[in-house]
Amino acid sequence: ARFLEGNLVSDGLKYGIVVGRFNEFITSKLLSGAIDALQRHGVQEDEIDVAWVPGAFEISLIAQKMAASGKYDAVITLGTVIRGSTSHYDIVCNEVAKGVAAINLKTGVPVIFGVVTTENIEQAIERAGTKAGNKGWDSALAAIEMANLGKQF
Ligand SMILES: O=c1[nH]c(NC[C@H](O)[C@H](O)[C@H](O)CO)c([N+](=O)[O-])c(=O)[nH]1
Repeated sequence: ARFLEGNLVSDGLKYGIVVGRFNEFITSKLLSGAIDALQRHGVQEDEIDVAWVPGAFEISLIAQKMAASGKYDAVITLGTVIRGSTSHYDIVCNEVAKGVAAINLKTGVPVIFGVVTTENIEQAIERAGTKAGNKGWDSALAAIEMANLGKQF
């Protein structure tokens, strides 16, 4: 059997990052974690574009524009939706997840879902560089792997 796998070496690959400003205390940490992961795997400064949007709901549109531009080998979406402070939590989360998933299939460009969705602020902090790691870092590694894997088909 032939096993196909994307490695974690980024050579000449370009990345777009869309990050929501809502809960910026958390999302800024996700962004720095993602950029750190990319750069420590060989990605150059000029191979990363970052776009800020007001909140998670706006992520899909800009992720779509980035993916459709053909300029990026992968797009990383970052945001934080906290149920405690979101009356329409399920709607926002579901729409963002559905929107991001659809862009993958529509454009063929890997678009990584790095939107933290938690019950409370504590859990969000845990996923932004404390005891549950950094979801931005994890999303960046998924982007490198998917960009490399995609080139094998
Ligand atoms: O990114 C978020 N956006 C949120 N709302 C804003 C939304 O993403 C849009 O920016 C807004 O509805 C304007 O379109 C949130 N809450 O409502 O709490 C949230 O927790 N996280």
